Amino acid sequence: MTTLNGVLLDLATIDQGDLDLSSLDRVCGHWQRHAYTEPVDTLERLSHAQIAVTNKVALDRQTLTAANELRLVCVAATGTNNVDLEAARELGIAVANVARYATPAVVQHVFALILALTTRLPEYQRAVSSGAWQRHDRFCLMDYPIRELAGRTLGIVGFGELGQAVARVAEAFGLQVLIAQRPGGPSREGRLPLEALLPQVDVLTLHCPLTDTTRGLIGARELDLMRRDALLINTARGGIVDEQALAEALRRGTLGGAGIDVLSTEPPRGGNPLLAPDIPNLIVTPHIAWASREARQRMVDEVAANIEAFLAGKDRNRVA
Ligand SMILES: NC(=O)c1ccc[n+]([C@@H]2O[C@H](COP(=O)([O-])OP(=O)(O)OC[C@H]3O[C@@H](n4cnc5c(N)ncnc54)[C@H](O)[C@@H]3O)[C@@H](O)[C@H]2O)c1
Ligand SMILES: O=C(O)[C@H](O)CO
Repeated sequence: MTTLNGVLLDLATIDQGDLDLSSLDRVCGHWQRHAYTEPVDTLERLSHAQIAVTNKVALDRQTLTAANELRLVCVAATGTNNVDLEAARELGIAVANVARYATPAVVQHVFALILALTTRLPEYQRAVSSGAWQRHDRFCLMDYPIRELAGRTLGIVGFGELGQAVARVAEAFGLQVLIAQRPGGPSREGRLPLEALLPQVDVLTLHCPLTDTTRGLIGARELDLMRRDALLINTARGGIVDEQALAEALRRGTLGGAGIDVLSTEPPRGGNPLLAPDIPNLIVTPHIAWASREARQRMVDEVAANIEAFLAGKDRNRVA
């Protein structure tokens, strides 16, 4: 039995009391469990820990530098933008993320958003709940134009685990798939620079990480390049999109709609341009694309496997 101390900084963002946490108990002798950790408490909670598990608690350079005993940070997510990876590398603190745990959940969420927007589900649901259908003089109320996906084009930015899984389902819907070339990355056959891809797509879906390069990747200029009836789907990270520019494009009608699962600040306590009630054809969900029970259980078991590998001196899902 190991004598390492572990700290779970934001367990309530992972477990709703519905998960089996025994894999974590097997790999670390002593866990300090916290439902949430506010920034003011982070350092104190890390002070005696050799292993920290964080979903969204930010671990910046200052915090990592002061956490003298820390040897391993396990990010309980694929996105690692809440941890200063460069600082961790310099300080010799290993960081591991969880890859591929949420693919079915995220893919179904991406298509839930695309399908809801193309079939105008929110508007038709409101028409029924407000009594508009009941008052109608014909059998079918069709006030909102419905479109088909078959024969249209889907653009994907970020062709990793999630981008590729979305592409497979897209093909089953009869969508043609175009892939954005990674700036500065190797040019590959069939991939297009973003600015060449944008005017060609009916739906653009984002699956790249949030990094210094992708922050603000989809701004006013990129939105202007898109078709007036195109849809933007963002289940990646809020900071990849200029939210003010997106709100304006939807209001002006220069973009057809958007399905957004992630915002630049979460929770959006200080408000967000995309939460204004007057924006048409916009669906915002509270960062839940990943959150099926099955995916959360896989995540816990993957975090445990990362810790076990680290203790055995092996690299597993290491990002720093
Ligand atoms: N909303 C959610 O619940 C949820 C769940 C899981 C993951 N995510 C987000 O989705 C992201 C992607 O997850 P994944 O599992 O597919 O990761 P991944 O690492 O398998 O794939 C990311 C891909 O993006 C590419 N990329 C990076 N920068 C790019 C750029 N500028 N242009 C084009 N491509 C670029 C990379 O080369 C890689 O192929 C995560 O980083 C995370 O932020 C969100
Ligand atoms: O990156 C991820 O795994 C999801 O956004 C959940 O945190």
